[in-house]
Amino acid sequence: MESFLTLEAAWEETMSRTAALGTEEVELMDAYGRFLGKKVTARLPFPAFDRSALDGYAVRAADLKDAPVTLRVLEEVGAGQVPTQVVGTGQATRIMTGAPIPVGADAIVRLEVTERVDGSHEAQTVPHVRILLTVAAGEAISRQGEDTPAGALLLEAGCQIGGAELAVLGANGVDRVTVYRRPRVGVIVSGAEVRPAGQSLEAGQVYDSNGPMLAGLIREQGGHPILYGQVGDDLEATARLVKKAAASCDLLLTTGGVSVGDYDLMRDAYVQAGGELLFWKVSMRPGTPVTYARVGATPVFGLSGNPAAAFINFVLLVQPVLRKLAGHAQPEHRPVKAMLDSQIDARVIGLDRFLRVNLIMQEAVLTAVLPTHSQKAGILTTLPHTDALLRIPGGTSVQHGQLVDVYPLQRGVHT
Ligand SMILES: Nc1nc2c(c(=O)[nH]1)N[C@H]1C(S)=C(S)[C@@H](COP(=O)(O)OP(=O)(O)OC[C@H]3O[C@@H](n4cnc5c(N)ncnc54)[C@H](O)[C@@H]3O)O[C@H]1N2
Ligand code: MOO
Repeated sequence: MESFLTLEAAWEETMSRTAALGTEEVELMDAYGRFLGKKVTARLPFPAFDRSALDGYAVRAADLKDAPVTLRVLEEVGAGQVPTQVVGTGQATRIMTGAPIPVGADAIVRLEVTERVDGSHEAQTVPHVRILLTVAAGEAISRQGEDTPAGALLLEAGCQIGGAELAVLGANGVDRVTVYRRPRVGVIVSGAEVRPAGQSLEAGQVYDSNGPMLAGLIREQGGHPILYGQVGDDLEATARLVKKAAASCDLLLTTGGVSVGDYDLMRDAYVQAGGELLFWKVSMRPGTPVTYARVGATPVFGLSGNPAAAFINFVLLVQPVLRKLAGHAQPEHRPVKAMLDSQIDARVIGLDRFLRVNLIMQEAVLTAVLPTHSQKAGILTTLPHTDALLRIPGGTSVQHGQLVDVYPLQRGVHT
């Protein structure tokens, strides 16, 4: 009877051997997609000064209690300008959105409820405004520090920097950011039948889909892919390339050659490259023959050659390791419960099965829908439409309407 490591044991083995890489400082605009290396606190209060939230007039609210009233206009203050006059009783300052509040004023009246006064004798020389409605004190004033006071925690270490985080950093005038180093992830594709795009195919050959797929998946998880091309079924050449790639990468992935066929030499190649085999075969289908080793200090995953199996190996096993190396605060998978819309029997295989599913909301319930297409490990056109992997524990069957664990795919696009 063959023995298979549980997925949980494989996570324990791989994650306990993984630590975040070191940090480096980059310019704000180069921080996109990276993971913050240390927490960022506010240098300044935000907003930095009391400012108007509307175009209108800065007034003393008490002056308006018998509105309509007419006030004398002292000056006009735009955003970026500084008021020079104190607003006294019976006075107002014309103000624009974002401009600092003049001393003496305690509310802003929106322009739409005011009328310029130019009929009276005095108004021909000194501008006046008629305010039609009352306002409460504090109306339309954004207070200094109301978003964040100086010293407040803005972003935690380990958060991924996207547009929202860049806004927070930008508002604080942060120009350089400490981020985790981007993991260098090597990819070696094996198989004498595998050809790169652009060449013509001979009988029995296939185009390489694993290399491009892994390059994309690595980038989606914040890594920097390094493609070492393709090796045939030659032990010496494979071992040499594995050794060379492992020496200059933080993580190495190979595809193919991990099953029991005559040409499945990847495990031997790791050993010949000086590596140590840590596990082979995990209780997961597709992707059962996945292999984990160390060559020097570099972790190496031997993924299945079958494209969908390699995809599922990557998502379930490589992704958490890559995210941990990249500094992600929450690298592990967090499965969610979904209701199953069909009946599936996995008892016969005894291994945990992972099915590509769509997630939809059905009567306010998250529901896993099984596409009609085949779930075979060599079928790959379903991948772009897959929302999540549904897990059926080995030896069980799941019924229509039952709650099941699904692992949503994390498909952020990064450069
Ligand atoms: N007797 C047994 N045979 C197989 C077993 C088994 O337990 N006993 N396991 C099967 C399972 S499950 C899988 S998965 C595959 C895994 O095989 P390998 O990881 O060794 O992969 P290969 O044999 O090299 O290739 C499998 C398949 O995928 C195609 N391929 C490979 N690389 C690429 C690539 N870069 N781009 C596109 N397609 C690729 C390759 O041509 C094969 O068709 O083993 C089963 N057999
Ligand atoms: O485990 Mo294999 O990946 O089923 O096809």
